[in-house]
Amino acid sequence: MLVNTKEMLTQAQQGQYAVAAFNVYNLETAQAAIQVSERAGTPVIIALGERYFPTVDVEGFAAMIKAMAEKVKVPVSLHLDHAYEKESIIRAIRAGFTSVMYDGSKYDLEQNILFTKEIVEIAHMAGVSVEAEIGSVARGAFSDEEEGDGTLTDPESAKAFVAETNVDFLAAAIGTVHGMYKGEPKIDLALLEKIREAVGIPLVLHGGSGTPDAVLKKAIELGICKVNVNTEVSMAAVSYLQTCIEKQQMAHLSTIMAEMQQALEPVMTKFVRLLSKK
Ligand SMILES: O=C(O)C[C@@H](O)[C@H](O)C(=O)COP(=O)(O)O
Ligand SMILES: [Zn+2]
Repeated sequence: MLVNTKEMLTQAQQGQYAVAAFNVYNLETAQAAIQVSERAGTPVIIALGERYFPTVDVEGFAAMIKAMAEKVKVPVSLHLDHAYEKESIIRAIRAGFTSVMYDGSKYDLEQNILFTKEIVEIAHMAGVSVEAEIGSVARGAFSDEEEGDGTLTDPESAKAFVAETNVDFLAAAIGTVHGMYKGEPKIDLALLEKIREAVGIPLVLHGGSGTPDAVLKKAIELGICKVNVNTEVSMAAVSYLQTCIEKQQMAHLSTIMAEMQQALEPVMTKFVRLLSKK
């Protein structure tokens, strides 16, 4: 069943676990995310980034996820990831997304508050929950996400931001990166603890890929309730496709797509198990 992401994350916060938010691009990635979660008995967030709007039938995509969600027992939510434009957010809300991320991280605190507040008012009127970001997540390897400058989240600013915007969950920049780490990950868990104490709402970790398991577990103990995962899943799928090309087999597309889906399921399963276990 399709549920509001806030409900899902409030339960995660109370139960001290996190929900995986998988970025999906097509039928196979969405099916894999929902099927591995159903098998593991864990809730799941299906995320679509605003930057894919030009090439995706957003309304058709939302209807597809809603139909898939109705067939499983685990809660599924549909999330708009990293949106910068109000128009995209309104489009997602109309299409039936159950949460949206407004990414105003490139603005100064005052402007970010102003823009985020407006989005929260619009989304809440429609019963849709909102994620926002302060500080900025840098980009590592194999990601095509926008480059962030890596500024860490200041707990006092986070406190003011949450109080003023009434946002439902907050992406905290604590040193994780979008994509794979180029060197040793330097993740500031002490800072995460301070942010959690300052804000009280569920926190989101962007840049799940490549983040060491032990760090993820500790981050969940310290308030992370949603972990975004993209690059590791993409790498598993692309690596399968590369192997197909190298073998130079003229396989049918239906076989390739089914096998690609199977190839990314172990990565997704690793995350859902890791995040849901205490
Ligand atoms: O790349 C995208 O379009 C979405 C990602 O930014 C997502 O929000 C995320 O944080 C995933 O991080 P990754 O697993 O390190 O790619
Ligand atoms: Zn992200």
